[in-house]
Amino acid sequence: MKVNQSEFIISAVRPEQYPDDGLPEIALAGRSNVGKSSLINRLISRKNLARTSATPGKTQQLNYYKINQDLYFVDFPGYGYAKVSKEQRFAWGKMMEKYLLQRDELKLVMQMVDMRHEPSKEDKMMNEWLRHHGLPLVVVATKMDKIPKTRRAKHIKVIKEALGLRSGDLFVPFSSEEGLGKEELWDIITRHARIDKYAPVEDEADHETVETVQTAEDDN
Ligand SMILES: Nc1nc2c(ncn2[C@@H]2O[C@H](COP(=O)(O)OP(=O)(O)OP(=O)(O)O)[C@@H](O)[C@H]2O)c(=O)[nH]1
Repeated sequence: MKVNQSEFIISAVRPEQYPDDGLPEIALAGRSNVGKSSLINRLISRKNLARTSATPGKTQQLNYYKINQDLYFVDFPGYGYAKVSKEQRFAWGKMMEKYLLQRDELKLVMQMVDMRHEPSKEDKMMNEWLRHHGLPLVVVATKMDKIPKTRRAKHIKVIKEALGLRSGDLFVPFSSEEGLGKEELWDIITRHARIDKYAPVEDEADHETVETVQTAEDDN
């Protein structure tokens, strides 16, 4: 898909703050530090629209990014971050659950796992939960560039087996560093969001970023 406009919309801490224009939403879920922000930036050919950091657990709200006038990426708080209190984790769990089960605009969940490691207990639980509820799902294995080419097939097999994925299940190996998997993932996203504008994603030079941002804090 050709992305010519991307805009950070809001860090939503309450459902009333979710956009109400009815555009399709694509959620990103995964452990802290798995590479969600980096994947968004790579998909839209931007260096830093979505905030990346070496400090895990930074994303604590539902971060909405509007892509063209076509869809939203909704970046979830990373799960499995030890320094978050139990109460906080519970509250976020509830908010995520409500969003995932009740949000009509949600068209696809991208569950991200780190290709270097066997999926964690939480990855497995999340995957089971998403499938149990019949949510449209693609598993994205990130940081592929960190695995030597000769060992990638083995890592993919381990992940698929650990999650119990079958041949028809959507699975995309990805590298934000090198752009591997980008076209395949866009294809899946546009199909689920029912966007028909297929075209190669352009370089950053072509891209307009809207600077005006609104945060949850602005609202308070
Ligand atoms: N080599 C390599 N590094 C990556 C890749 N994706 C992410 N990283 C690095 O992994 C770290 C975490 O990436 P983020 O994109 O901030 O991860 P996140 O999932 O948004 O993290 P939280 O905000 O904590 O949930 C950063 O140092 C990234 O540069 C990748 O595909 N390849």
